Amino acid sequence: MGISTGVKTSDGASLRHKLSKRLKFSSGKSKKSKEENTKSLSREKDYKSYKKENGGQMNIKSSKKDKDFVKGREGSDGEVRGNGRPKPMNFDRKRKRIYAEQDMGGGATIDDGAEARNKKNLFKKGHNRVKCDSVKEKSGDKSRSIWVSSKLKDAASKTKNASHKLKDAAESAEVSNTKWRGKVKQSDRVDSGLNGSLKKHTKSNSDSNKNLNASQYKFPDASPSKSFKKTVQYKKGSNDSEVLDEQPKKKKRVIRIDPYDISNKRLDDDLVIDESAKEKKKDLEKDAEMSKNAQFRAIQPSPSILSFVEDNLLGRRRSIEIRRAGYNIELSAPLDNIPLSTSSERERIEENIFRNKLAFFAAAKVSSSFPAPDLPEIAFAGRSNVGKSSLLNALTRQWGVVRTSDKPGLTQTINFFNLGTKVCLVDLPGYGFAYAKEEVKDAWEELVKEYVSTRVGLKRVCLLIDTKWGMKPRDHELINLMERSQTKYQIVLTKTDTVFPMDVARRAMQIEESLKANKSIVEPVMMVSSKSGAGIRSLRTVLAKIARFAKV
Ligand SMILES: Nc1nc2c(ncn2[C@@H]2O[C@H](COP(=O)(O)OP(=O)(O)OP(=O)(O)O)[C@@H](O)[C@H]2O)c(=O)[nH]1
Ligand SMILES: [Mg+2]
Repeated sequence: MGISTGVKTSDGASLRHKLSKRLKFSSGKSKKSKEENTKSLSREKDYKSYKKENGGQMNIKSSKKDKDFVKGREGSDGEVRGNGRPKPMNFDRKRKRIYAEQDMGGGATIDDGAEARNKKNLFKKGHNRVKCDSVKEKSGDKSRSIWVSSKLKDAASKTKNASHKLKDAAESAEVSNTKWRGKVKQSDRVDSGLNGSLKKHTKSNSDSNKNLNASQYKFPDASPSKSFKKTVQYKKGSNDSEVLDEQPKKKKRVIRIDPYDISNKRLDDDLVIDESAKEKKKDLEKDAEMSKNAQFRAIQPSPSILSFVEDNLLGRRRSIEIRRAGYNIELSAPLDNIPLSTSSERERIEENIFRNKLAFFAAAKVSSSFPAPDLPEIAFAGRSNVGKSSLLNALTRQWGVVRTSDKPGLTQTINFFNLGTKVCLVDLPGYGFAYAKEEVKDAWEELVKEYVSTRVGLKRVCLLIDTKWGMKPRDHELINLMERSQTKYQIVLTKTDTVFPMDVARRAMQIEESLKANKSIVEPVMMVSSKSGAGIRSLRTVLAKIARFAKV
């Protein structure tokens, strides 16, 4: 054998020999393989001569053996080794497996002389090749595949045990399939790595097997479980998520608190205190209201007021009642016009002065910007949203000349409107509640007070009071001011259509009684509704007299 003779030579010669041997070995064909080829050729010759000797008459068994022999020779060069005699394939495989198992286990080898050693050496090297080839060539061979898979199965079972989370059989089967595929590929890699290590090292088979085992865990490329681990991890992760999904979800207890349910509250709880305090406050307020309402209902209106309310259809009325009285409810402010009238034109207004066009000509935020007092002025004052601007439109029957809004505080300046050439109507900003800053509202109030107390040519102030709510402290303030400044003022109840007729009369009576002692007040209290038009004609008549006789 080339290897053994090479070792026995002297140092220099052995080095050269080793070098040449290595070069030959790395070139892919060793001296040994050449000898093997020669041997196999001689064996083929022997076989042919043997065939001739038997006269080509071979029994089925021998022919099968021969076929196996030929097949084995023609196949991998690791299949047939030894004494040159053709051997049955199965026997040879069995023996090789025994050797392989012994070598893999690192146990004792069979030593049957030089031939046996040669066999063993050949097998050792051949085993690795066989294993490599077996995977490459016999991937379709089930028996060989099982041999490979048993190892892989061990590794797989280890990993499987480590995973601990593969649950059902179907999933594990799926995972093992993945492992299997990964392992077959991995075994190719391991074997190729092993062949490479054989080229580099001249260690024993047991060492190489150790390397094999070690390489499975040391080198990431050669590690059979890298991709497999990944697969397992992936599966594991997916299983985890599945497991989590499968776990019965804890239902969150949603406690809905009823804010009005105080059955579970302690008596000293804030909520109870608040609630009870609120209730007490409400009761007190209710009592006060009751007393006010009772006082109000106790008012007995004068016969003149009652007849005025009934004649002008003041208060909340049903439409059928208005229709029966002969008014056309299709018109705006129908009660303002003459009975059975179909026209809303201002030409039908009984007072000529109010037939004139209403024309805006000045607005003042401060007293210095007041226009010159050329005409007698009639001003409309009152709290915000009481209906001042609406009344101007209703009196002149010119809807939209003066802007109105349901939002308190729309009119923020003193607006001057000429009604023809004889009189000027002045729309004042409201006081009291309004969507404006306190300082702004104070400024409006001061402006109004200044206007009503100092304005030359101001002949009448119509102080508008909401029929529903009556007089408020701010109204009293302005009345006191006008009393001091001797400005003539007349109370006009607005929005009479929002309350019952009797309440309209009561409110009028209440105000008359409360302001009886005042000197600057002009009686009677007027009652109007810009919406229904009730009482507008009466107010026109009163105001037309002022315009007719007033002089600046
Ligand atoms: N039901 C009813 N609503 C009225 C009457 N007069 C006015 N209104 C409504 O009351 C609201 C306020 O009317 P305005 O004329 O703007 O009141 P204002 O006093 O000028 O308000 P400010 O300019 O903010 O001071 C509007 O939505 C009107 O439609 C009425 O006689 N009856
Ligand atoms: Mg207004």
